Amino acid sequence: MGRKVTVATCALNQWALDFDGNLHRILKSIEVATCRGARYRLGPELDICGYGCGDHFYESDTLLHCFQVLKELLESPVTQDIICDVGMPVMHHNVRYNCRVIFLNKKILLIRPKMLLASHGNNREFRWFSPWNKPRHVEEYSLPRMIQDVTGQQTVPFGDGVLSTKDTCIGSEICAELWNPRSPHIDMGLDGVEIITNSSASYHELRKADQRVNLIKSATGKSGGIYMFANQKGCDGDRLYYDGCAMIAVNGDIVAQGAQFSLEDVVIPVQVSSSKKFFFPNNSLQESEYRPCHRVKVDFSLSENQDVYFPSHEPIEWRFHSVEEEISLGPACWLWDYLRRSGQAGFMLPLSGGIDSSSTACIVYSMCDQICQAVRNGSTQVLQDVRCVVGNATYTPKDPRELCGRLFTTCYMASENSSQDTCKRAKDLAAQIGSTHINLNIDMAVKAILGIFSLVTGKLPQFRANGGSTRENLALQNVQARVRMILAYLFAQLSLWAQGRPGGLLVLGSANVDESLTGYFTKYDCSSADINPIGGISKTDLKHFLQYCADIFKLTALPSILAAPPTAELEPLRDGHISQTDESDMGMTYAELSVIGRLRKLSKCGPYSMFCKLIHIWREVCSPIQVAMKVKHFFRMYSVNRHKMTTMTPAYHAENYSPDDNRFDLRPFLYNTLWNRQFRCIDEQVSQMEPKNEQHGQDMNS
Ligand SMILES: Nc1ncnc2c1ncn2[C@@H]1O[C@H](COP(=O)(O)OP(=O)(O)OC[C@H]2O[C@@H]([n+]3cccc(C(=O)O)c3)[C@H](O)[C@@H]2O)[C@@H](O)[C@H]1O
Ligand SMILES: Nc1ncnc2c1ncn2[C@@H]1O[C@H](COP(=O)(O)OP(=O)(O)OP(=O)(O)O)[C@@H](O)[C@H]1O
Ligand SMILES: NC(=O)CC[C@H](N)C(=O)O
Repeated sequence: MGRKVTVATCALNQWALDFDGNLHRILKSIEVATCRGARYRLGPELDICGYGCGDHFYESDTLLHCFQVLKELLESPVTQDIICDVGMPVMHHNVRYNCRVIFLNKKILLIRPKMLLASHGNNREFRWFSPWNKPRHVEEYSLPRMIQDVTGQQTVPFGDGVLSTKDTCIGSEICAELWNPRSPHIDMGLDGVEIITNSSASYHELRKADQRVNLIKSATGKSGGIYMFANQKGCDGDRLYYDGCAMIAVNGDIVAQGAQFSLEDVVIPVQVSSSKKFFFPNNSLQESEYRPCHRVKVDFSLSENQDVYFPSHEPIEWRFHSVEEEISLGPACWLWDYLRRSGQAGFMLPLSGGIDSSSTACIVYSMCDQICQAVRNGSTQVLQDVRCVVGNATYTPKDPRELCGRLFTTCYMASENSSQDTCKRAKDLAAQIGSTHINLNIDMAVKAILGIFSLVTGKLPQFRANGGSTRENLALQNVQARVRMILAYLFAQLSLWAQGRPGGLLVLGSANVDESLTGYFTKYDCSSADINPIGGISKTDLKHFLQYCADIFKLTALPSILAAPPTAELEPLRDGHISQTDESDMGMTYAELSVIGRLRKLSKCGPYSMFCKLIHIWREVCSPIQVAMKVKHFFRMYSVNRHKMTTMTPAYHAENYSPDDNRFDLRPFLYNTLWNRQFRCIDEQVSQMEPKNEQHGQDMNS
């Protein structure tokens, strides 16, 4: 049995380039770790500057300010007698690396550059950093003078080394290195490294947490030892939400779990007093395979001489959130970070009474609920932030509905095509969540705009229902939709002014991932907002989410919103009822779109291979010719409308099949929409298959 070590990891709400704020959070985490008896504190990836600095990593100022913060950390009394592991970019021989800087008592022990960079999904590390390509190799790094003055060291070890303390051996792994088939922890484990640390900036995606937990369990499940995971948390200035989950695993079991979603800036859940166990001593290796790690000797212990009274931590079962909980918590935490950091006074939402805008409204309500809970649990920082946002230094939120009334304005904007049903649904939901609700009519503005058009051209367009062409019909829809956007921004700017209150509101959008994919929305209508919490979430998941909100928050307005067919209500009503539904307009169901969206992005399908896959997936409900029609229709719509993605509102990244242009889904926006060769291949395939197939049913709800 080995000695019991006490180590701490954390999740920090770092913010790109907020050097002072980041320093404050790092110091706080070290202080708490020390108070709990920890001798090693691990922080998230690039925690000094924040992970999401983007092209600011090119700037020499970023490196300079990182060293300034490092100097303050080294000098601080808080960092004494604990090994501190922080992250920052470091330039070595004129090459920029993403590094861990590990120090103890004013001496830098090791700078460990990242060896396997992240270039998947939203990650673009190769743009700013080079990987350290010299496994087991350590060089001398010359410290800048301001650091030499504090440490008295001229050079320090830089490279793929590990720390050898008096009682154990610690090695670093940096975020993506864990996700790589050649993870460094494998060789380190075989060489007797007992504690592996992982500093991460790992962002939230629905259903991703279990992947992370499995990787961490397996990292120590095979060779034994301790695995510490630190992560950034919160919105650090972009569409991503880093979702904490700081944890420690021992010998394949999780022994400590930190929150995945929380409004706290510093989450230090985890410390562990545990003895480690080894399954594979290095003498089980072939001599020729054995490549010892470069060990940096450290005259320090992570354990006490007398540890018999320290309890060992027992394995715990990881509690995963359901997808509905993830939607309720992740985007809500992101909105809160965005709101308090933007200096605005709240949110404004055009609420149509449909599923999408109601989902956005429920996420804001969930945010208010979390704020009240955090304040109830004694969070002084959340209390301070909420007082600042509402502009009242003595305010204490207790009831989410009451808080919602202060932070959140919703607005139903009726036109002559709106039904009483949607108006009532919006009103009921607003009343139940407590938002400040406005009901207005846009017909006056629509008529005025059309009046200008007809004055100039002498023509007045008509709806299809009144004999107009498709062009007229679309233009008349789009005018209504765009007028709503203009009014949303006007009310966001001035509705607090009209009430004699300070500040402005951020406009929230609610286009979902499926609509974005097909372009079934008007460019520059209410889909053009400041931010959108649901832009990365599919309609199918949103429906489940609303059902969850109905149950959890007892919002009785939601079942009727869920039961109504999604509609734009931009064409004239027939006998007071809707004449237009999204699914018939789009020519496919939301369920079909979810399948197609995954195939396009995740399975990397062009039209032909999508057809080849779908004839199997939908074989029970569609003939090959029907599949061909659906696939062609989708690609036509997608390519005609892809230009709309270039101006999409920044949305919370939630799905790995997000069509978010520029960042996540890099594709052209001017296509040849005929897809000649692609569709010809499909047609040839169909003609070979069709005679062999019987007629199939029309309905396709796979
Ligand atoms: N290749 C290209 N590159 C860059 N821009 C291009 C372009 N082609 C057209 N454009 C521009 O885009 C415009 C066309 O886009 P846009 O104005 O949006 O118009 P458009 O896509 O023609 O119509 C909007 C669509 O969204 C539907 N809609 C509207 C409102 C609400 C809802 C709902 O879901 O409730 C649905 C509506 O039924 C219709 O199918 C053109 O007038 C042109 O300005
Ligand atoms: N009558 C309305 N009042 C207020 N806002 C509206 C109204 N109609 C549409 N909007 C806004 O415009 C957005 C796009 O309108 P659209 O009709 O496409 O709705 P949608 O994307 O199907 O969403 P929803 O499910 O919320 O109706 C809505 O999400 C909503 O924010
Ligand atoms: N920062 C990184 O290296 C990210 C790596 C990994 N794909 C993750 O999301 O956790």
